[in-house]
This record gives sequence, structure tokens and C-alpha cells, in this order.
Amino acid sequence: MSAPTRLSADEVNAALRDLNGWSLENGKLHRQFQFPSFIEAFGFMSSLALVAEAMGHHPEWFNVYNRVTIDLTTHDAGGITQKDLELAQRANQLAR
Ligand SMILES: C[C@H](O)[C@H](O)[C@H]1CNC2=NC(N)=NC(=O)C2=N1
Repeated sequence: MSAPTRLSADEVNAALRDLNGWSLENGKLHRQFQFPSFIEAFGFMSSLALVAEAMGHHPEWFNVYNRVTIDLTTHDAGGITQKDLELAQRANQLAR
């Protein structure tokens, strides 16, 4: 599978306007989600894990109790790609 193309800073900033809650931190797309309970946080992670596996694109993430912190980048491309934007979008949809 060929690596997707790295997006320019302008392209990333434009896309961030449509990605509620996400920001650029240390060169990665970053967001913290908070849920009413650990079970809901873990349920979100389970659902997003299936999406990630189907996409062949996986998050860097960290869970403490009801919080899930996610960082997205594409190592293959050395930056942020369309795949990161798509995974961020899917995460937002699942967290609603
Ligand atoms: C070979 C395989 O496609 C790569 O290792 C994929 C898997 N999942 C991945 N996930 C993320 N977030 N970045 C990658 O560069 C990446 N690469």
C-alpha cells in the first residue's frame, strides 16, 4: 500500500476549522475526549479501534478513567495526511 501524501500546514489549518475539538500539537492532530464513565470511554475506544483497523490507520492514544487523549500522525508520510483527518472525523462521530 502506498503512503498517503503529507498535507501542508495551510491544508491542515483549513481542515481543523471543520474538526471540532481538534488542534495541532507537536505536529500531530490532538484531542481529548471526556465521557461520563470508564465504560463509555472504553466503548468509544473499542468502536474506533475497529474503524482504525479497517482503515489500516491507527491512533496514538491514552486512556485514564473517563478520558481518552488521541494524537494522530502518519509515520509513513512524516506528517499529517488525509487519513488522520478522516480518523479524527470518525472519532468525533463516534463520541457524539
Ligand atoms: C504498513 C502499514 O500500512 C503502516 O505501518 C501503517 C499502519 N498504521 C498506521 N497508522 C498511523 N497512524 N500512521 C501510519 O503511518 C501507519 N502506518
